[in-house]
Amino acid sequence: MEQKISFTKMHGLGNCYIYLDGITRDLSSIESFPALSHQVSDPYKGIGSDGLILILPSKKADVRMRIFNKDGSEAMNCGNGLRCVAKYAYEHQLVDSRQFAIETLSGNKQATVHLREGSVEEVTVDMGEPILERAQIPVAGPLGGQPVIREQLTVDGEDYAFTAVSMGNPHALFFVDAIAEAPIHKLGALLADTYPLFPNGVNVGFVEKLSDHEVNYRVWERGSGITQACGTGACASVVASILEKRVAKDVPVTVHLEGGDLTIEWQSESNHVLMTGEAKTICDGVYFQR
Ligand SMILES: N[C@@H](CCC[C@H](N)C(=O)O)C(=O)O
Repeated sequence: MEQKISFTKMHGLGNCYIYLDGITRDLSSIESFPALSHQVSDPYKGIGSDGLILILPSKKADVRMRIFNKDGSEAMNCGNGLRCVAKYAYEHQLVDSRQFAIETLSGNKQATVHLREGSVEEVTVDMGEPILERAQIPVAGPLGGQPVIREQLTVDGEDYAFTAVSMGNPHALFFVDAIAEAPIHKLGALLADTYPLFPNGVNVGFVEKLSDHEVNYRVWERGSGITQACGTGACASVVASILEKRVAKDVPVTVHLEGGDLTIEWQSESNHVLMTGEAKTICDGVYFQR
């Protein structure tokens, strides 16, 4: 049977998702969110997106976010999604102040919206503490609380080194001399979803340092493939740059992604990572699910 589902399409730096408002609408007739994510993400037979995001009531925070990748897998966190959920919640009066908390599977995140002429232009999200212990990221290997910094990996006779960081979701970061030459197709396709070293899969990121406060970053996302941007990945790229002593803590770093820029700062006092960047609405619509 056909059912009509109201949605809003939003993006942060080109990382676009279909957003369903489960606060003012009843989503109980939707049988499977993983299946719906797969359907709507299809650019030909669906709407075209990197996945599906639900905006839901929360008992622990002001609103709750759930994120499904293109392949239907549910992720614990999504940086670009958090900024868009914050914009949507503020502009639809689901919250009554410019600062509020969003519940995710990786804990509550504090969002602050920045306004221009009454609408939300940018959002800062306190992404919390990065997770650096190997077993918690998780990366397979020796047990213990050691961080994974410049660990060697040999693929098809070629040697690489990666640093692993979780921002609630796992990221492997490879530093390259020139971002245009990053082996994103080769390593992304191989490592993201089924490589035993990363038991929960991993978002595969490439970082080029440009200066002490500027990096280029590209990503192959677990469950979605290459996207124009990844907010948690941008945070992880700066954390990895600091762990590898390429940039300093307490310095705002501009991360250039394919779809635009984010400002990321890892603060020593709180040990929290702050992310600031745009959130945009593309359109509202009605999807006919068959
Ligand atoms: N694009 C997102 C991350 C989405 C989830 C990711 N693919 C995963 O499976 O961990 C972001 O902006 O952080």
